[in-house]
Amino acid sequence: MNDRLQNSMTAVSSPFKLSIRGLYKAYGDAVALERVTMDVLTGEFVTLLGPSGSGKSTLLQLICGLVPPSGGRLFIDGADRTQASAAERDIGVVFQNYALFPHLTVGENVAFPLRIRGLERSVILRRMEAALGMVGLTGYTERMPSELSGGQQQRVALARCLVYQPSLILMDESFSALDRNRRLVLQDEVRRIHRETGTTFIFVTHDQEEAMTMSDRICLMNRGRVEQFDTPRALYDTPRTVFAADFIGTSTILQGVVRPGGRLATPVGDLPLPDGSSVSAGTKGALVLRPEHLRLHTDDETGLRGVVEDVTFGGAEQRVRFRLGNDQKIVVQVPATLALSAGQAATVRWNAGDGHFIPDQEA
Ligand SMILES: Nc1ncnc2c1ncn2[C@@H]1O[C@H](COP(=O)(O)OP(=O)(O)OP(=O)(O)O)[C@@H](O)[C@H]1O
Repeated sequence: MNDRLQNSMTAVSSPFKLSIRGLYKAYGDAVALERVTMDVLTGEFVTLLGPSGSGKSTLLQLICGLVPPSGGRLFIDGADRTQASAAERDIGVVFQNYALFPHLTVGENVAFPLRIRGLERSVILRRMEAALGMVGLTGYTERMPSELSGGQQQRVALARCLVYQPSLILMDESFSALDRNRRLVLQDEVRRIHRETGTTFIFVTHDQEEAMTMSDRICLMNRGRVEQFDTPRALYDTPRTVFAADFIGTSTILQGVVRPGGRLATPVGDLPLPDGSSVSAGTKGALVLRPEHLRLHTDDETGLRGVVEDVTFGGAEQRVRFRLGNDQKIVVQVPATLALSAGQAATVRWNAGDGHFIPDQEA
């Protein structure tokens, strides 16, 4: 059986839009991306999240074929596309710097991918208008890019991508230049477009809130590796590493060692292990507590004692930075009705069994 036939047969059976096997990239001695293996389901919204330099853009560039890998393989719809050029992959890409053609109108920009594909004029017009409608820019056809706000330019860039109906769209830090309100509106719109079109999206951001609200799954990256690839809830509730616990949401991380009898010896005292953690005595690791697990009491001596450092108003709830005896800082969320001030002594408690235990990983 020839390769093409084999590929097209696998394509029919694959539930994955994208499969990556041991893909890596080195620039000379510097490894930008360690061997990555992952699968993205057809129709999924996946976000690559991580700090600066963690390899997000490198992975995206390898997926869209702008940069050749140093090793590994990449499959689209089950077919090996490792050697395919960017054009052959038929992936839509929206970059951070909108990259619109400044001398073309909005309509001409959006129509461009169809013009180079040689489609009929009436079809181009209809699809261009539909794409602009989808991103909320009906009536903007004759405007020049310079007459648009940053958010509108980003919408045009997205419309120019949607217009040729790629089945996979990559977006790299697309909203990072926008103010918060515009960002939120565009996040909603992209989610709606994702729902309506069923297109697979791979989105890159270093903003964990953006990743949490938008994604079906998040691929958390750190130093060129995939730290954890999971749903937002699983990343929040059951982070597999201290890095993940720290990067996603606010957490109190208490390092310690499990004692015979099953309590965790930490610098702030012996603490109960979370429910369901089956770890043997001598295991080192970290107890992760989220602000909503913790309760602050000003009229009761039971619990860990400390001092309120700082109170931030946040609507119905206030966030309290709290310092324990050994200088361990924690963040607690309390109702806005609880009167608290900096310097006040208090105790903090949580339900025995709450939280999540992360055993130390072998390096
Ligand atoms: N063309 C290149 N030549 C050499 N090193 C590179 C090149 N591109 C990226 N790198 C290195 O690879 C690593 C990963 O970079 P990458 O741009 O993928 O990270 P990132 O997570 O996208 O970061 P950011 O959020 O800052 O864009 C970095 O250490 C970077 O310096």
